[in-house]
Amino acid sequence: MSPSPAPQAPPASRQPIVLVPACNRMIGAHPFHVAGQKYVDAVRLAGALPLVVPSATPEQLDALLDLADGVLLTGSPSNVHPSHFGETVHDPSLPLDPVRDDWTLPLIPKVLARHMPLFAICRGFQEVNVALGGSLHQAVQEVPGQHDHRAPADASVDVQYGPSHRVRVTAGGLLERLLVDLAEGGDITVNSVHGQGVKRLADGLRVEARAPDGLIEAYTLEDSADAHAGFVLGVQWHPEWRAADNPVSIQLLQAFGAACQDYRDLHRPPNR
Ligand SMILES: N[C@@H](CCC(=O)NCCCC(=O)O)C(=O)O
Repeated sequence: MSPSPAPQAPPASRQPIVLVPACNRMIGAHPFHVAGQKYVDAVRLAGALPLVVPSATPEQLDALLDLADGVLLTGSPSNVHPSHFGETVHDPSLPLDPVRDDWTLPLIPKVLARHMPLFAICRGFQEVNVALGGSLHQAVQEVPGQHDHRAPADASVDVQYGPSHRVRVTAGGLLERLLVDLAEGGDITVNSVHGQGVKRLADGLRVEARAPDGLIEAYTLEDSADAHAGFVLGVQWHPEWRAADNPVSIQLLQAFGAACQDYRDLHRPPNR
């Protein structure tokens, strides 16, 4: 029997489009919109076309989402402004990005209302929790009983983004389903590059993984499986880091890409 042909990548005109909201940073004296290349590359690895979006007004959100088949929220050195969960800034030396907050926080409920696939990484993971009414620890390492989840400041980037700790995947959840054969004894090993973390999980989110100190490391939306083409996932770690070399990252990105493709096929007729 002849081997079955390898699956063909769809032509670019049929590839799903994934919005990647940019961060805002000064480069010299000038403000720039920036998106880390590793996130853009991860969208490509998922089989989708990345579309980095600088910012938007509330009136523009629906028009932007009309273009999209998925959203990837990136990590960032900046923190979500704590006023969005009723607190004042704990450490004024840490960066904020109010321009990003101002449009991604209202964007997130709209993405979910459209049942659009959403992959939220690190800051993005924290952002979704806040957008849905949850709160954050502003300094996880200062909370009694919690570990320090920050990367060592003086280490090389390979060490900073290298394997850090194990997380226990929730039995019977989305992650367990996506990571068939990859979670050894229910655990995977992840990197860890964050000072903040989920304090109160927003209503409607369900824990998908925890660190050994109990910190929430992944969530999905309750009852999301069918409505969201099977993919609403937030992770506190960085699957985009050297994603092509990491079987867990590949599996997550392929599942995200497949969900975006399903969304596209369902919502966009062939000639659009
Ligand atoms: N600032 C928040 C979020 C941490 C985060 O997203 N880190 C990523 C750093 C840059 C990158 O790799 O894109 C926190 O400290 O918790």
